[in-house]
Amino acid sequence: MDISAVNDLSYEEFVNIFGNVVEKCPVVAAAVWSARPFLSFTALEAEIHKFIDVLPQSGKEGILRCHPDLAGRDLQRGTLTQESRAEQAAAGLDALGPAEASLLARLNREYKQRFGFPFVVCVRAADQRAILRQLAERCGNEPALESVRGIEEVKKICRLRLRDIV
Ligand SMILES: NC(=O)N[C@H]1NC(=O)NC1=O
Repeated sequence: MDISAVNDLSYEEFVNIFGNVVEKCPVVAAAVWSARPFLSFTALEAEIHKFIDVLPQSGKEGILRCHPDLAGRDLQRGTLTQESRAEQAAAGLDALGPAEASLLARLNREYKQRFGFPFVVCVRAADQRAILRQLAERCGNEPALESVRGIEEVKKICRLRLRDIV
């Protein structure tokens, strides 16, 4: 779809198509539709960033909390969104050995206990080892820094999901 086709979408169509570019946060697409016409892919992405960046801290943490755990319960139960399922599979997270699976589960738990939101990383650009290393490192960050890191990753995930569509 090119940008002029995007600009022709009704808000219902737009939210249907772009509603999960930020995981389980269709309100982002519903809000940025008002900023049409978008001059380019970059302009569309910039509107999404603008929406996220002006949220209060609780809103940013809310976005992070809409993300499923990596290799967590949703993956096991088959209840991930289509996008997340494909991303986690591409990174091999659906085929972890028992040692990696239990390490990831333990670190995910520690991370959530410390920060109050789940560990979010753009897994399409990473492999199992890089993900585990980043999770272990980021567990030691200060909470204020870590919510900023998480939102940066949300934006990377969003860019790749947008690229799949536009
Ligand atoms: N928790 C987390 O990072 N989830 C995700 N990352 C990603 O690339 N897709 C996701 O669903």
